[in-house]
Amino acid sequence: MEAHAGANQRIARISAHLHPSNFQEGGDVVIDRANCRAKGGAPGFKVAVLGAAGGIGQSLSLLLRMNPLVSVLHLYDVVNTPGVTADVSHMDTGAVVRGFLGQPQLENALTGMDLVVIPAGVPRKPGMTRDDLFKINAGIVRTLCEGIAKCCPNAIVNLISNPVNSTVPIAAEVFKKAGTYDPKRLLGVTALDVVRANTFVAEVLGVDPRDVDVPVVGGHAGVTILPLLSQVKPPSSFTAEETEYLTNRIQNGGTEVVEAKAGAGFATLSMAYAAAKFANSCLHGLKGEAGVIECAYVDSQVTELPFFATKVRLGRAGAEEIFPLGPLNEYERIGLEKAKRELAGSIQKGVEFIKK
Ligand SMILES: NC(=O)c1ccc[n+]([C@@H]2O[C@H](COP(=O)([O-])OP(=O)(O)OC[C@H]3O[C@@H](n4cnc5c(N)ncnc54)[C@H](O)[C@@H]3O)[C@@H](O)[C@H]2O)c1
Ligand SMILES: O=C(O)C[C@H](O)C(=O)O
Repeated sequence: MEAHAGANQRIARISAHLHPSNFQEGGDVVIDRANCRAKGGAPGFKVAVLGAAGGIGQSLSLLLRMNPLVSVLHLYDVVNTPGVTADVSHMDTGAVVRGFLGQPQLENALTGMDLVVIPAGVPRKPGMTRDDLFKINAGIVRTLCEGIAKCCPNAIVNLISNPVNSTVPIAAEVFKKAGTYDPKRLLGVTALDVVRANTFVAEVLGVDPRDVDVPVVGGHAGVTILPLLSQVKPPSSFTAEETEYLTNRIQNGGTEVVEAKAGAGFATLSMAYAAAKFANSCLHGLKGEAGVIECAYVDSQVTELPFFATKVRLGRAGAEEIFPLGPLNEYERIGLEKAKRELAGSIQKGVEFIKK
């Protein structure tokens, strides 16, 4: 009889926690195994997704919940987190999932996190450039980074929100202002450019994309996306036409998806895949594994610019080593100059947004 009553109480507690009204009351923990008989929660890292209810955020949350290195997954957005959290929480994988809705719950979403992934913000529509998103996304990134500086200053940050070439300098300035800036921990996510480059190069070479590794340096917009085809692994040579075709396609991969979706969207699925892959590498680095290498847009001295994407080695402290560009051919040297000219303005714009 008593056991029965106990079980009923447990069930009532779980049901109460699952009720969407919990999100409106400032209570943060919504779907949590703490109320269940088996506590679950494998050892691992605590990861937050900010913008979790969006096109990228939902698929990314799904993929992160499948990652055995993630023990706690916090899903934060200004809309729709109750539904996304409920949905993702039904997956029979290890991580505890908690949802957070709206600015008053941002601090609870961030407290104690090891890794914060940010796909929050507006995406572009056909005809727009990534820079057209600056006005709205700059403010969103500032607010979220202020929260990170306050609640989890030691977390690794993966910044996806566009224009990445400017939002990363914005984040850096916010952290500098707060006195928490550690350049190794702030990573602009350019992984989608690498994923695209591997795919398109593999198509041309007629090989499996999983066997291809293309370094993509510079930034994440148009000519700032610079694939180094002379450094492709396995070593391959390309005709001038192939080089031109591949470089253009990699630089315009985002536009290709925006146009194909014809106003109904932008790259969300491939981005979620790329972000999950990149986050996984960050977690392997945090674990202390050796030889974890990815391209990322970081605080850098590889060129005269303060931020630049190159290969980095990920470790417990974040981007622990930043690799030089390596030998470039003439085509890449010209591309590099173009990339740097555009990047300089985007970086300046981001810095001024916080300093003004
Ligand atoms: N780095 C890259 O390679 C890359 C690739 C694809 C898209 N993006 C960028 O990622 C961003 C998101 O794209 P999407 O397709 O998921 O857009 P989306 O509109 O589908 O989702 C964005 C989400 O952000 C949320 N959001 C808005 N303001 C917020 C705030 N203040 N706090 C928390 N969440 C907030 C929205 O509610 C929405 O759920 C865009 O800026 C897009 O350009 C970057
Ligand atoms: O192109 C966009 O606006 C989204 C993203 O940056 C991409 O590369 O797909």
